[in-house]
Amino acid sequence: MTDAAIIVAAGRGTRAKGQTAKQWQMLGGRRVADWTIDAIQRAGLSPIIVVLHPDDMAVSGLPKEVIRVAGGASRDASVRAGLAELDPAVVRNVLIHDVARPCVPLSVVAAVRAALDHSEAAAPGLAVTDALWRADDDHVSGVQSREGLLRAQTPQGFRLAPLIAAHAAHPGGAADDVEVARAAGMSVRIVAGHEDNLKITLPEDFARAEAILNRQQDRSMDIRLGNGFDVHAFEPGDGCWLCGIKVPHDKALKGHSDADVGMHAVTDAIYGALAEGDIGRHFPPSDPQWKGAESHIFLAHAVALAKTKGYRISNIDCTLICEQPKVGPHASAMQARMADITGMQADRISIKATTSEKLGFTGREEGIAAIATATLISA
Ligand SMILES: Nc1ccn([C@@H]2O[C@H](COP(=O)(O)OP(=O)(O)OP(=O)(O)O)[C@@H](O)[C@H]2O)c(=O)n1
Ligand SMILES: C[C@](O)(CO)[C@H](O)COP(=O)(O)O
Repeated sequence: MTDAAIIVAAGRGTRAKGQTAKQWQMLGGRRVADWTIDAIQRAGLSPIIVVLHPDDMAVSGLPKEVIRVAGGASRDASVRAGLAELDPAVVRNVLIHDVARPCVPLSVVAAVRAALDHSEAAAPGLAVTDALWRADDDHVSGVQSREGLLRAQTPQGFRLAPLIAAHAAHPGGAADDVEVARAAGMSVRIVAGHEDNLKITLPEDFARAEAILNRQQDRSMDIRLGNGFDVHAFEPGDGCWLCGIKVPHDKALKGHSDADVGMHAVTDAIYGALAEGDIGRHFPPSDPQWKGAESHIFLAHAVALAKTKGYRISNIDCTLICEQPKVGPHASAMQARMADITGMQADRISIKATTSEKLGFTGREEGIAAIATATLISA
């Protein structure tokens, strides 16, 4: 059983103004939605449903793992559309989060999940620290006790099956899912919210959110570099696998796997950045199951390991060293294939080649060498 997430992103952000809905506006170099999805992915929730406005269903740049669902005219209708994608036989808990809360600390998500071990529902709240007034136009018409009042945040977490039933029974118009759950008699445990977890609502909230993200990143950013180097000898054949593309040649590369020397160097660069050894440690050549293996298996493993350890790969640079075959005509296809395997943007992957001026084993065309660098950033 898993803990799933629904990110509601089908609103139009009218109060935030702007040319596009607030979730597609830029914040510190990325869209609001990218920060939010990233935070929820880092929290380890899966699957992640992103509920989009019908006009936004084809929006580019969302991680390929997220499931896109068309939302409704109100927040609760959008949540119901997301819930319809989840199977209570597979998913135990669901955390529902506003796309407009991109700075949610991992500790808040973790507190909600931990509370769900013992409660059927849990949500973050923050004390009201200012005095409260009632207003009559621009004059104070009374005061409101703040005793027992909390400011509600998301993600709000629930046991999936009773929440689906609660939404089915609700007449609509709820401000949040806690309201829906309580109307169905569910008991909701309160956990500590966080001041960083603001909901971008008004134009001035973007600057506040950006300052929070900058502070969070300054505190947590960890940049790691790794390098990888590999060599494979030629043998008779009809082409070489290089960075995921079979390049026609009058020779092949010899190896236990498909001998993709470029992909091996890149994979080792990622393992190196993580201080996780090399391909041989994870896929021993002595193990017959890896004989003839396609090297994308190794690269995908290194990428997944980076993610599990809390890193995203910022860029990769790989140089193939050979006289023949010529790499230039195939470099774009290699870049696209490597992007496909790693889930990275193609413009963050560089594949290039050099000769060794006919010197050494590459110069004598006895084999191909590859050197690669990868930069990993704490996610
Ligand atoms: N039909 C709707 C309305 C809202 N939301 C989502 O619910 C969250 C909280 O809503 P709010 O902050 O009010 O967002 P908007 O409705 O987009 O903003 P506004 O009310 O200013 O138009 C947001 O993540 C929003 O995208 C949604 O998925 N579907
Ligand atoms: C769910 C919510 O974020 C809790 O604070 C909030 O109710 C949704 O936003 P809105 O501004 O009330 O539409």
